[in-house]
Amino acid sequence: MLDTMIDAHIRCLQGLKSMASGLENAGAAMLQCLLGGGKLMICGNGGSASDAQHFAAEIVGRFEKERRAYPAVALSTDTSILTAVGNDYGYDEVFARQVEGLGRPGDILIGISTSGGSENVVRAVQCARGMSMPTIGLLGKDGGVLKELVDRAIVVENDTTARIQEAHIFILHYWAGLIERGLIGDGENRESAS
Ligand SMILES: O=C(CO)[C@@H](O)[C@H](O)[C@H](O)[C@H](O)COP(=O)(O)O
Ligand SMILES: [Zn+2]
Repeated sequence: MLDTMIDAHIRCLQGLKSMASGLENAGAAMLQCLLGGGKLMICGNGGSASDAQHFAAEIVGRFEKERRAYPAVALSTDTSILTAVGNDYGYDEVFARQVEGLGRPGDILIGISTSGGSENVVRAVQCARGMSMPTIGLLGKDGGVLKELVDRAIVVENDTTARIQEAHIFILHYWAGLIERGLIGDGENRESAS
C-alpha cells in the first residue's frame, strides 16, 4: 500500500515536467499582478481550502526569503462571511460574493478544484471574469468545467484526488518560490532565519 502510494505520487509529480511552461507563465502572471499593486484571491473546498490558505500565508508572510509582505487572501477563512453568505444566498455563492466585494480589476483569482467542477469555485471564476480579473484554475482529473472557464488552466491529469492534491501543493510551492524570487530581485536574496 505505502509503496504503491509513493510510486503513484512520484509518477504524478513527474508528469508536471511536461507542464513547465504553463506553470512558469502562471507564476509570472501572479508576480506581475503583485508588482503592479494587485492581490491574489484564492479559493477551494476541503483540502483545496487548506491549500488556498497555505499559499496565501506564503505570500503575505514569507516562503523562504526575508522580504516585505504582499497581498493575498484565501476566501475560505472568514467563518462569519461563509456562514452569512451560505445561509442567506447558498453555499454556491460563498466565494463569488467575496470576489464581488473584495476583488478589483488587476487582482488575480486562483480557483483550486481537484474535480474542476465545484460550483462555488465556478461561480467565483464567473464573477471574477465579469470584473476583468484574470483567472487561474489549479485543477485535476480532466479539468472539468473550470478548464474551459479560466484564463489559464493548470490540470493535473490524474484520477486520484489525493495524488492531485499532493501535486497541487507542490505547484503552489513552486509558484511561491518563483514569485518570491521575482519580488526580491537579485540584490536582496537573503535566506530567512527559520
Ligand atoms: O481533501 C479531501 C480529499 O482528499 C476533501 O476534503 C476534498 O477536498 C473535498 O471533498 C472537496 O469538496 C473536493 O472538491 P473539489 O476538489 O472537487 O473542488
Ligand atoms: Zn485531502
